[in-house]
Amino acid sequence: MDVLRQLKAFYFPERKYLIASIFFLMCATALGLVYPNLLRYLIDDVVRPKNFELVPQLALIVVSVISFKALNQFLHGFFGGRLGNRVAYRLRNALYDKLQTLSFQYYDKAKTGDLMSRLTADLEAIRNFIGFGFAQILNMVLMVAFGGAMMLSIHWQLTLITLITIPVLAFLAVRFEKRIHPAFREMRQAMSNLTTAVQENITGVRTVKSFAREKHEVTKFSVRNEAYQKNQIGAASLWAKFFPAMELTANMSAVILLIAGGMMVINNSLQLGEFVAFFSLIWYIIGPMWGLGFHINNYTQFKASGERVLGLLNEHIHVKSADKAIVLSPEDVKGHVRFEHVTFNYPDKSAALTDINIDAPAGSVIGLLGATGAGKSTIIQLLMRAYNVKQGTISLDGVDIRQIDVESLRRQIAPVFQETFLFSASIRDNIAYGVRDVTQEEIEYAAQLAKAHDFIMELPLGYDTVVGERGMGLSGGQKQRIAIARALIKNPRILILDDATSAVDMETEHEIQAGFKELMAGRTTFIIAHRISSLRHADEIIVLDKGHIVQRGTHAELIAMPGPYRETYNIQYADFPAGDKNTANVTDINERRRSIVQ
Ligand SMILES: Nc1ncnc2c1ncn2[C@@H]1O[C@H](COP(=O)(O)OP(=O)(O)OP(=O)(O)O)[C@@H](O)[C@H]1O
Repeated sequence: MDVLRQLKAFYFPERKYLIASIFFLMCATALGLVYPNLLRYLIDDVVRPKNFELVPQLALIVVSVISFKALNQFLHGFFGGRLGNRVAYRLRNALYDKLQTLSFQYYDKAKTGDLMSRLTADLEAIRNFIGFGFAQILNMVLMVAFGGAMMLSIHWQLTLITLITIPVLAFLAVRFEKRIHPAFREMRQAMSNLTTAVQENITGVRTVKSFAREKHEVTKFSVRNEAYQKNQIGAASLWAKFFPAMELTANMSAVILLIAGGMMVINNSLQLGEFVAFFSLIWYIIGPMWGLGFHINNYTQFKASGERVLGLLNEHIHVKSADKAIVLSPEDVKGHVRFEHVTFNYPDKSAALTDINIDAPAGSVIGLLGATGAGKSTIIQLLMRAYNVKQGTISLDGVDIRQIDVESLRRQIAPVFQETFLFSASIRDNIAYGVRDVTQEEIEYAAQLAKAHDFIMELPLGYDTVVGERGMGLSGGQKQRIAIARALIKNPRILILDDATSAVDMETEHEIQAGFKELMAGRTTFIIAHRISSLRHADEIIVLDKGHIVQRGTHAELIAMPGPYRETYNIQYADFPAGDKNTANVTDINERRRSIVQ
């Protein structure tokens, strides 16, 4: 019931459909109760007194009742369907909205397959129950109440004798519910594990095939498949025991009625017509009891699914805008970024950054260098408020970013990540992703700056080329260049290049950077790179090691002092004679490399 209460916001606005669906079902049920009475009338008032002239009239009434009942059943289905689908629609939208607001911290642990199964299979179970199951349970209660009342009005003693098995039926049903609910919960989880395995396998199919791990994947899948099968078999055997037990108990009522009622008819304390009507009415009570298992099944599936859907809806949002957060107006943002004594650790991990201080005046270029895992990307993640800083402060133009509306903060920043994600859409749409109302000229200009225009034009459909899921069909460097164009078109105050040119050759990287210079004049840029050539023009280069800043300064300053920067430089420029190193530029290096290869 708690699940039902918590989902109220989704079905309550559709209550007119709920009421209509219940009303028509009740009408259909009430009309069903006319049959036993017609039967009683037919036997006691028509057949026995031989009033056969009433038969056509009676037949006409039966046809009308049947037709009217069918119409009511249709309307119940119609409104029930509307209700279920509208509730599912609302829930689907709410879940999708929630997925957009959940923070990076949630996605660090989330499993795509599990989320997909919540949005599909679990929603389906909710749709079924809210649309039909709920009305049917109510109908069941009404059938029992109406049928019982009618039986009591005919012969109360016989009613009590006949319905002696009802408490047993109710007991069996409740016991069954207690055991089947955990089974369903496990089944839903097992299903989500299966979906996760399939989803990961399809996403990582290239890795699987390259490492010839198909057999391992098949085994991994069969283990989960077996777990799911076991859950299904467990639930099926519970059903297998429940149904015969229910049927046996329910039929006992019919047997008791035949004995007790038959004796009453023989003793003339009950009319034959009443006895036949009674026999017909008893199914009004036994029938729903029989269906109790089905309804319980429906309800428990709904409950298990509802818990999973609510679990997602109630998920904590780690990063959200404060009340009365400042909404930045782009024309006023200058882009002065400061990190002051920032120390940060990911949940359940040791510090990824310790006492970080950075002052990036508006328009400056900050280079970040360091071994893998040194904390470079974490600095960027914190600036974008992917995670909340608990120790120290990060400010933009003197305002703590925790006081700035998250969306408006992120609108000022355009990141290009090491791993490029492209949507399965046209190249044009991928480039224009972060902006609204953009012209083809602007798209092409950004692509030219990112050195992507030429290769796009060589594709048969040019900017209309639809890239496969995650950019399949393009090379790593081509994907990166599209991602750079996507960032540039946003015209941001702060540009972040997180190893953004790692997949393009040095010459292209140099050309792209020349384009940046033109566009980024007056904007703050953070460049994370492993190549010194990408950073050497930065206003300040920060060298990180295990989350600590170990060196900082300009290229010239850092090269002049012993330390990790000079070591990296020496390794990367090892091909050059000592005198050339300081003057070598990217083109020189490429030419030198080419001559070595030749
Ligand atoms: N989402 C995360 N959850 C938990 N720990 C993380 C997460 N991201 C990074 N870390 C950890 O934080 C530390 C710093 O990682 P970070 O990604 O900032 O390094 P990096 O310098 O950018 O490395 P690379 O050059 O390989 O990208 C590492 O120890 C890493 O394992």
